[in-house]
Amino acid sequence: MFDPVIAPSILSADFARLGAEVEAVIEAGAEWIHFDVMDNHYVPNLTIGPLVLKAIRPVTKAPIDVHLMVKPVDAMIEAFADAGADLITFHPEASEHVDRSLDLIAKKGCKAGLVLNPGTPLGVLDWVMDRLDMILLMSVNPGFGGQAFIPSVLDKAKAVRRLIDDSGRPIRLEIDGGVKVDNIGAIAAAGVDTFVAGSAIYGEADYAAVIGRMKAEIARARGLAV
Ligand SMILES: O=C(CO)[C@H](O)[C@H](O)COP(=O)(O)O
Repeated sequence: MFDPVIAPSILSADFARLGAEVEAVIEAGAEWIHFDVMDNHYVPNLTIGPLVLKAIRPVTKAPIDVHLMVKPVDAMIEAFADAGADLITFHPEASEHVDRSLDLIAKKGCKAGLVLNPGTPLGVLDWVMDRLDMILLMSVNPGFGGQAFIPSVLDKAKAVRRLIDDSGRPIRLEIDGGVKVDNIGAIAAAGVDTFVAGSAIYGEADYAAVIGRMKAEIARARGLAV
């Protein structure tokens, strides 16, 4: 199992001060930045593009985890890789050719992942496990921050953890949507190692305090002293 990563979603940051908001969560103990890209086509919302990634890239050395909620995906893979993404994930149903899109991410020098919505079956992972660096489970329907965690995703996470362990491959398991201090321990116990949280972090005045509480809950779930 990988060391845990907290990846604040900048969807809930103050966009008027985006660079400072990125710096602040990394200084507060987060390991990655999660960058949500929505196109008002694949999902019913419109957010930020490669120009914004390029602008914040110099602000931090932390890995930037780009979650593409766009259709089609391939042109955006190229644009976000060129703008400085470290990891790029996309939804299989948004790509005409999943294997080709994964290959494109790898060729651009980024880590690659697939995103499964709450209703997406695990069969989409068949035949591509060897191409994946990460599997992202959505624990809300994609499109908006601040939604409630869907509890059935805990069983799904356990099933994906078994698939990853059986594959013997170094694949991270990430979760996104409704992650809070009071459910992150159960999520970690289900086998998740990478935790996206937007409103739970950016909605608090003290980022270090909330990230510290999340890390303590993860450590407790992993049976480590806190
Ligand atoms: O991808 C997303 C929505 O599509 C967001 O990353 C996610 O919902 C995080 O926000 P919150 O932690 O507030 O639920």
